[in-house]
Order: sequence, then C-alpha cells, then structure tokens
Amino acid sequence: MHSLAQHPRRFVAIDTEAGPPPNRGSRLVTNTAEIDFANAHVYAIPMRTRFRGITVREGMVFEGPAGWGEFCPFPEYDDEEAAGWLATAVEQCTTEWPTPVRDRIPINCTIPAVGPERAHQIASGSGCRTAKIKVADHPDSLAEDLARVAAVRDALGPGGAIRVDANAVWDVDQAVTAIASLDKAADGLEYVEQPCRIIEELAQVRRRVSVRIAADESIRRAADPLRVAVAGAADVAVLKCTPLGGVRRALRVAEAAGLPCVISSALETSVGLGAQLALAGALPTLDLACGLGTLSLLTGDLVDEPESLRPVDGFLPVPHTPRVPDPALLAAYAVTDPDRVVWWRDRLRRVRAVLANQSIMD
Ligand SMILES: O=C(O)CCC(=O)c1ccccc1C(=O)O
Ligand SMILES: [Mg+2]
Repeated sequence: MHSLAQHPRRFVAIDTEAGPPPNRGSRLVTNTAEIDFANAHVYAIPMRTRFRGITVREGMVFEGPAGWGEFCPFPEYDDEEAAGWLATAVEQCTTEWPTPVRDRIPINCTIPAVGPERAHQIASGSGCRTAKIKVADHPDSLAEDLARVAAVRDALGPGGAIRVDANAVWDVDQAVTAIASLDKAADGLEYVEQPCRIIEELAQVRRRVSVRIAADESIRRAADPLRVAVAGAADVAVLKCTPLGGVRRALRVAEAAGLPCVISSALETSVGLGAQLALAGALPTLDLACGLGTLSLLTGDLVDEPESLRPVDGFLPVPHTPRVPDPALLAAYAVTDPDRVVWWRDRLRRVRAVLANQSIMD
C-alpha cells in the first residue's frame, strides 16, 4: 500500500477548498509553465471489444512538477468540452490530491455489449461483486440485453449487484418497458444508469419504475455540472473526475449533487485512473462500487504490471501520487502516424488556450 511517507512531495498543495480562489487563473497559468507539454507523448491502445463506439483509445501523457497527467478527451469532443479533461491532467501534474479517507475502492466489472457466454466469463473472472452491463447498444437489442443480464446474474450469484447503463438512448416509454424486463432478468437491478437523455425524462422514468435511476451524461456533459439539479431525477450520481476538471472540482460537484456517488472511468490508462481513484478515495461517503476497472477493456496500459491499476479481488488501491508511465510501454503504444501526432499536438495547444481563458474568467 502507498503512504505519503513513501512518496515524499516535491510541491506543497495549493488549497482551492478554502472558498473561491481569487486568482485561480494565474495559479493554472503559473503552474502549467512547469509542465513539459513539448515532450507530451501521444499514445494509441487498441480496445479488446468495441466500447462506446471506440476501437482504439488515444490520448496524451505529459510530466509536471508533481507527476504525470493524462489528456484523453474523446476525438469528437470540442475544445471547450476537452478543457475539463485538460484541467484534470494539469491538477495531477501540478498539485497534490486531497487527503483520502479510505485506501481502497470497491470496483464493478464493466461488461460491454457482448454475448451471454462472454459476459458470464467476464463477470466470474473479474473478482468483482458488482457488475455494470451495457444495454441498448443498438435498436432491437432487448432480447440480447436480457440474455446478457441473466448470464451475469448466474455468474455473480444472488449476492452480487447488477447495474445497467443505457447511455441515454431510450425515450420514457421504452425505458419503463425495458427496465421492467431487465429488472426481472437480473433478479433485481441495483440501478439503471442514464436511461434517457434529458433530466426531465429521467425524472419521469424515476416516477414510473421501482428501480433506482443514476445520472451520468446529465452531469458529465452539463454546461455547469455544479448547477445540475439531479434531485428528483436520480437516486445516484455517476461522476467522472476526468471530464469534470479535477479531483477538487469533482468533489464540489459531488457535494452539489447531494446524492450517493459512483466514480466511473473515462477509459484512461493507469496515469489518468489515478485522479479518478483519488476522487473516490476523498469522497466523504462511498457506499457503491466504482466503475474504474476499465483497463480490462484495453489491450494494454502505459504503466508496468505491479503498478498498473487493475482490480485485485474486486478492489483498487487509492494512489497518493500519479502512476508513472513506463518508457518501453510509451514506445510500444506511441502513435507513429505523423498527421495524427500533429492533430493531438494542435488539439492540446488549442485546449490550453481555452483553459487559460476560462481560468482567468471564473
Ligand atoms: O462505469 C464503468 O463501469 C465503466 C466506464 C463507462 O461505462 C464509460 C466509459 C467511458 C465513457 C462512458 C462510460 C459510461 O459510463 O457511459
Ligand atoms: Mg454511463
């Protein structure tokens, strides 16, 4: 297990908890000057199974005075949305994470839209007591979804917890019908994540089903996640540190949401997963398993085996400092297409400018 004593700090934490910082902008600008953006590595790691429409995970990692950070917004995200992702990387490179209140995090296994045999295998081989299953991956998927969910119940036994994620594709009536069938096939669902797109729809579904509702995209992609009124629309808040702009900001979103939280991955390597685990470790209360066991969806990692953040017996440790990428793995997964490298470097340059402006303005 890691302790602060084993990882002496080179930099003193900057306290952003003590009310609105008068000069958050200059804090970021000052600190980013020490990040080695010029030597940022661009990586591409193939996925094991298509997930969220992605077959290759791409991103950048770079080093700052406090450690390594990861910048991996999905390719279709615009610069403004990507700014949150960069803020998380900058926080990781330049400041200490808040002091954790727990040292390990219960993890759900994540089951993509695969057949029932494969789903059974993933769940029983994971060591996790909670499974999150992707459903509604394509139109007319319900029969496949029911078979997948039933297979996972069989793998976990009656004591396991099963949650499903519809990624916002149902309308209210579809959601009500699908949730009833899935709840039956699962012999009880823990919750349904983002059944519909908008928050009013979540509220309507929530009134019509007995299964709990979790909000994910409604929070993550909201213009101002601190203002999303999830009360009445959801029972659980799914928070992703990486898009929300860092551990401290995500802690404020958790507080504003006022709901039990689940911290869930954005498919980072172990470099970026560190911030997510730091958030899970610092939440005042954590009663639900977190979706941070997603390295199993990738064919590799940038961090070498003993330090790679893969769950053991259903738990991940809370790191105190970011994981350090292994030079051989950085080389192995380096993007070689020069146009793609330029695309990422340009993106980083533009998003740095967006972030600098945002910071000065708020
Ligand atoms: O929560 C998990 O178990 C894994 C993470 C996950 O599902 C996910 C990963 C990347 C982008 C979106 C999502 C999602 O929750 O919809
Ligand atoms: Mg989700």
